[in-house]
Amino acid sequence: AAFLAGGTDNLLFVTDSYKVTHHRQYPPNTTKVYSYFESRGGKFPNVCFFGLQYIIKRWLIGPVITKDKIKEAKELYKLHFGADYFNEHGWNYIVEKHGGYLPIKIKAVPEGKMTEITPIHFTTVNLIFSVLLQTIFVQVWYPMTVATNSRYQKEIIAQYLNDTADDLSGLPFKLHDFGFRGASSVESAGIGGMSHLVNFKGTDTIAGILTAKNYYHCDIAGFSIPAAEHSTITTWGREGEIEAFRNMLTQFPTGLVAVVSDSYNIWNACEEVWGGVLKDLVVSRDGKGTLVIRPDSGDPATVVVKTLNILGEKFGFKKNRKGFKVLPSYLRLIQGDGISYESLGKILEHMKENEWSADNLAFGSGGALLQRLDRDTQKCAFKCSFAVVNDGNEVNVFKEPITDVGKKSKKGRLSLELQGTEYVTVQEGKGDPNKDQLITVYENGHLLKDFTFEEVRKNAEIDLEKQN
Ligand SMILES: O=C1OCCC/C1=C\Nc1ccccc1
Repeated sequence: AAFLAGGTDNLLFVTDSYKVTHHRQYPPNTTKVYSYFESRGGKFPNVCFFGLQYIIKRWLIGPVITKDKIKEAKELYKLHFGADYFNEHGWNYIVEKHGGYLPIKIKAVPEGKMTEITPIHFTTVNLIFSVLLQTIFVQVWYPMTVATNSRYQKEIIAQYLNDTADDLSGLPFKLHDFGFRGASSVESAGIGGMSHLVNFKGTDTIAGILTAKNYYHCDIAGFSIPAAEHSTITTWGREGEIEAFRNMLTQFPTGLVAVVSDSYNIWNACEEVWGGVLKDLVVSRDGKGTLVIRPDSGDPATVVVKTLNILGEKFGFKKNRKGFKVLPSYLRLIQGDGISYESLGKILEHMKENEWSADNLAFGSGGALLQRLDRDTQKCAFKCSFAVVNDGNEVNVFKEPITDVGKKSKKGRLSLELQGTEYVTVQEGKGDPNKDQLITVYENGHLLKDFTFEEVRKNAEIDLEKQN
């Protein structure tokens, strides 16, 4: 029933309608259709390949086709098309000859690996019956694009830590996922939240932790801390903001605690409350925990630096080995408003210009992290490049639209080879099988390579991490 809430557990429905009719459109006696997935370009020059394993485990493992599902599909497609186009015979063959296991082979780039955009990322060999299953393969665009966008933010933050902090130890917690509510569904929050966790360890998107646990063997992929929201402050009344803040410090006397402080006047909150009435309570946290003050409005770069300057005045600061200012360890900031790949560099640069170390600040990101992306962000496409038609005749297949050379597709059987440090796609079956960087992850209903999240994170490490 959980699946049926708007969804299905019948794989034969997880497709674009037109694919249900495609088995009749290939040349006579086409037996195999060989296709590949690629990012043809887009916002980022490289992509972190991630998330295919989720799709495989969610839909393709074991005897996923049954007589009942075929019957159910036949009935619905009869209504949907107003005619009997569904390939009942073909799917019965899968049950009778293959026991419901899918005769599909998938070879892919190892999960977490960064590659240039244009090489292929995975190939699939479908028997003609299963071309309707290709739709879900393309949905790998989402985890891949979230992981890539998150990673490019990690590179920016790592650079500023490298320039202004003593070490990179804070990096895993520098970009916190605030995106659950802004995601399009619990499932997509889970997939996107998990994809962010390939690069970081801070999240409020519980669905992401569960998806990493269920699909990549990770007991706990992300962490969070006690944090206020405006309602837990404003319900005390404007005059009660001080008591609301005091309550946060007493309810959570040790460890990190985050308090959103811009409900009325963040300057007053920092000067007169955190740095005034409650100052001793804040200072007494030293060695026991950290108060994380959260602005949540105004121009981020301006507000962050002005807040740091006020707190520096009130609580003092030290200069680290790189000559940048760091607040006492019991005091930090988190900026969760207006954060994206485009904005976080500006904030860190403004801090650096004002001699504040990146150590002082963490970011939270929601919509930009999990939702403000689409299949065009990295121009992800899935195309056929080879087939076996007319009873065994092997043909290379391609498109080359006169109206858009950018949409030209790759030809023949493909392999991915490392030339130096660069991934290159070798076309038309000319690749050396021993050099193929694609690994067979799935065949005939069985998962042949089961990545752990630890392996994925290792594959996804940025250079600055490898050096340290
Ligand atoms: O503001 C928010 O909106 C969306 C969900 C999370 C959230 C804040 N959480 C948080 C966690 C750790 C430190 C600080 C804040």
